Amino acid sequence: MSAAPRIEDAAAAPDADTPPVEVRGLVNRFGERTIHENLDLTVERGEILGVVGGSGSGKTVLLNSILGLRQADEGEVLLFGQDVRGLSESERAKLERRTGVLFQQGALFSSLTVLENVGAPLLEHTGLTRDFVDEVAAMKIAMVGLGPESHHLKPAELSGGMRKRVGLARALALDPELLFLDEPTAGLDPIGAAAFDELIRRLSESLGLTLFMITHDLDTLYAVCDKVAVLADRRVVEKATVQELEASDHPWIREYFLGPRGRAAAAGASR
Ligand SMILES: Nc1ncnc2c1ncn2[C@@H]1O[C@H](COP(=O)(O)OP(=O)(O)OP(=O)(O)O)[C@@H](O)[C@H]1O
Repeated sequence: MSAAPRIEDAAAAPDADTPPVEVRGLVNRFGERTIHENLDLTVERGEILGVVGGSGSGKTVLLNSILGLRQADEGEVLLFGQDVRGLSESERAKLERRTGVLFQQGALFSSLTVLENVGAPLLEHTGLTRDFVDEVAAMKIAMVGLGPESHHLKPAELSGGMRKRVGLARALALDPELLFLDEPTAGLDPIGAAAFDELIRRLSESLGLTLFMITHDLDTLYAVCDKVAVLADRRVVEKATVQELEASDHPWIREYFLGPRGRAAAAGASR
């Protein structure tokens, strides 16, 4: 598949040396509880990064800090080299156009059709006419493997896998360079999850995307991710390939990758 034409190249002006995401010295606390302590993480351009960690290790809080949905207690988050705090409205809007997010439940508008859901960011961020918005939205829907018969369905009429695909099409609507995925395969059966993994891998390659993906799915880590960042002990304890992590002596990483599910995923990946 060839890359889709960009809506506005000027807003995207890629700076090859600047990592799309840099988190430095991040601290997040809730009352007496410290969730992150001096957490550092860099996502390189074009990288597909999986983010794993035990339940409650702070993956969602990290994502929200990066997206500016939560104000960290200390530290800084740079997106494309820009500190996300203190941006003007127009700078923030520009940054939003360079990023897409697929939330865990898809976060679709229940009263809008598939076509309208995917077109919503285009209507909000561009001056395109309704007809052109529909045309671009239809193209994005085709990119995620759904046909025109889906255009006029409402979210309640879709399967879980279709909802994820529509959420992905919407996240791609503005031709982002950087995509955040929160548990993309959660709730899908193994065949649906494998198909979604394949879709993510194919799209990221053809569109040259950088991906930050929270996941519990070991198969996804093996099938899709270039590197995996492990959240434990309130920080990123390792960022490495799955093969390197298999050799780690960190107790949580050993348990995760060398436990029965980890071994099964590794065996599946090498078949
Ligand atoms: N608004 C909040 N107020 C108080 N505590 C919070 C709040 N949001 C998150 N926490 C706490 O911060 C910790 C990290 O939560 P987070 O949702 O980031 O974990 P997670 O790694 O995404 O977990 P899971 O894999 O179960 O989704 C948890 O202990 C959670 O209870």
